[in-house]
Amino acid sequence: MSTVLDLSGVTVRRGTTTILDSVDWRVNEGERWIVLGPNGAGKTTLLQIVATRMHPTAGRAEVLGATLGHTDVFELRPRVGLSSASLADRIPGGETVRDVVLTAAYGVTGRWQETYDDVDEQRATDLLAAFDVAKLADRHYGTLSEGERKRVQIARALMTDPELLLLDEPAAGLDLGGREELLAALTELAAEPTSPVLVLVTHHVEEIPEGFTHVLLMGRSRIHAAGPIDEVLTADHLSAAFGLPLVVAHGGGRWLARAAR
Ligand SMILES: Nc1ncnc2c1ncn2[C@@H]1O[C@H](COP(=O)(O)OP(=O)(O)OP(=O)(O)O)[C@@H](O)[C@H]1O
Repeated sequence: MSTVLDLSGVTVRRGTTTILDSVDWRVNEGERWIVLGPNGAGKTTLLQIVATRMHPTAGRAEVLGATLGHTDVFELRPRVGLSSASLADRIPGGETVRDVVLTAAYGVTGRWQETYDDVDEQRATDLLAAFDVAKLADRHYGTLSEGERKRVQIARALMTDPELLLLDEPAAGLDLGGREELLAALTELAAEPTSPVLVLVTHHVEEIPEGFTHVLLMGRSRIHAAGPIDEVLTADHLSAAFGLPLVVAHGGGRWLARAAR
């Protein structure tokens, strides 16, 4: 089984603040990971490292076999799909939905004078269909609902056929219907053997789609526990990481957590 991510002693400091403290994490081909933890734990910073957008202050981060600091990140980035709020903010509202997905082939967020092959056009069309937004292809991105935008963002992140797909809080801001539609799409993605390795960041166990296999549970700037989902999503681990007594339930492939009474 080949290693997709291998982090060893990864530390990120800004001024006197240690945002990540000696993080070790290994992800193998075929795995689907959840990164879970409270506000400010360092989840987004960790994702920035594995997305090759940030280098560690200390330690070693290997992404798809390349060590950050010793590789051309611009060659590596098309192999890593990323969907995050900060990337989404850069998408022009006047861009058509089709072009939002298509322009990922060049790693840009606004169509200018690039030319696209038929195969690119077809892939964008197929991805929009896979995320049930094909009928919106000619609409302006700025006119979509938040749930529709989230599905377009994930379709965009898959445009370069990445080996690793990173999703930073994909269900944030969605209503119940929007969340469930998104989770259904992610459940399908997780079940597909040809899908990339998936890493999904969330605060909520209720937002974990079926089919995810592993969890990295973060406490403040450190890993609290990491491993197979059944071993990590226990009341003891979650209570310690979130700092309050919690009970956890699991059924129908989904998870639920609430304060213990
Ligand atoms: N450039 C920076 N300088 C100083 N502190 C920073 C910097 N960037 C992030 N932090 C701090 O590091 C901590 C971790 O931030 P990060 O965004 O990675 O956490 P998170 O787990 O994703 O949080 P949330 O769930 O609230 O989005 C936070 O306390 C944040 O304020």
